[in-house]
Amino acid sequence: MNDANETILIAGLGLIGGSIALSIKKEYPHKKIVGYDVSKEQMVAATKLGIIDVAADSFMAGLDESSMIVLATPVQQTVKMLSDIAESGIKRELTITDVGSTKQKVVHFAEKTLPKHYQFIGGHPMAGSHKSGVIAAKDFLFENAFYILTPAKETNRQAVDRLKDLLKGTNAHFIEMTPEEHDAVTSVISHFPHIVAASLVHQAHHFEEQFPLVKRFAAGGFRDITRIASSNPAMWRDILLHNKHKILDRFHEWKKEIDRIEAFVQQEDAEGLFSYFQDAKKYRDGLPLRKKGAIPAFYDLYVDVPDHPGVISEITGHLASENISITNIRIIETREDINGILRISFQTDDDRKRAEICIKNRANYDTFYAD
Ligand SMILES: NC(=O)C1=CN([C@@H]2O[C@H](COP(=O)(O)OP(=O)(O)OC[C@H]3O[C@@H](n4cnc5c(N)ncnc54)[C@H](O)[C@@H]3O)[C@@H](O)[C@H]2O)C=CC1
Ligand SMILES: O=C(O)C(=O)Cc1ccc(O)cc1
Repeated sequence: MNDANETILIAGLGLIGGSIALSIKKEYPHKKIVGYDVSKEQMVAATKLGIIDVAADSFMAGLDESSMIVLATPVQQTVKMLSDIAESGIKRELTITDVGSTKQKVVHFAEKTLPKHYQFIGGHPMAGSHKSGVIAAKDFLFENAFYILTPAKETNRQAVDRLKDLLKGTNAHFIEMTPEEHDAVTSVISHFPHIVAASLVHQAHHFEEQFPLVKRFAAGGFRDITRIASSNPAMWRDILLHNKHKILDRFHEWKKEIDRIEAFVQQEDAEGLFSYFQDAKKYRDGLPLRKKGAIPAFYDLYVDVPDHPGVISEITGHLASENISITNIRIIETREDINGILRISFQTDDDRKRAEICIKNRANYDTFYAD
């Protein structure tokens, strides 16, 4: 259905723009990918890594030669680019999509400003990480993740199908929603948790003035729950500005939630506290695994290992002997006399499964997943 030789412009060559480019190239090697980014550094890196075929001199120059446009910048910039596209005067049909984490403002702006011969489909791949920049791009980033599409009111079906076809190499599960539904759901499972993570980091930072050891002890659970606070601040600033009303609702509900557990602590209500944690555990344990489409950020394997210095090289040696690549390895808990926990991250679930078997067979250490 897609024209094999068409030209696609990707504007914003970061983690997501780069990953989209790679997944298109994987499926359609003959399509030409033109890239544009305000950062020369990102454009040079994207060209050197072969993520784009050619770097455009300007957004307009890239637009001039493309029929399909992917906007992959922070969402405030996405709106500005839509405005540039609306004023471009290009007469032929253009299909435009974005990858932003918010949808209402973007889609409504597109509906209001774009001429009728341009087709706009809002998009949001529900996968990523706290890393930014094209260097972190991966062709499998969106594998098995949900990819939400929010077509504009007058977008035709052919354009939606054309886009899904173009993005086939993502191996994501496409799901259509209204922009309103999208922004409500993401406010609770993504935007608000980000605020909580950042606020916990601030709390620890303030505490450090009084207890300098805080930093050294901030490991394990604290690092896990605050990982996303290491994301790109410009991206998150824009998300909060775009989804203000839904996020304000979440603040309101969350303050009530915090008051509820604070009261259990205040009243030393053992039963209340137990049920609070038990109910949360039950709901959390019942969440679908990433395979079925929850946000797949990492494929981590935890290994119970004896706490001695040679253990990392022992494990990496076993994995290397079976050609299993790892992206990260770290001891996340070590105390004398007890086992440490080694966290090994992999690029794919398949690598993680192979590693699990390899470690069991060759080293006989216990392994587990924490997702
Ligand atoms: N990071 C994540 O996990 C996810 C991010 N998103 C969304 O994807 C979009 C991009 O995010 P990332 O790739 O993570 O960020 P990133 O920081 O890795 O890349 C964004 C790129 O946009 C460029 N840029 C900024 N303004 C520009 C402009 N006016 N013209 C051209 N380029 C411009 C930046 O120089 C940067 O290279 C955001 O809208 C974000 O909300 C969606 C899903 C997941
Ligand atoms: O790193 C993570 O776990 C994420 O949640 C990444 C992410 C960030 C923004 C999105 O809109 C979607 C996914």
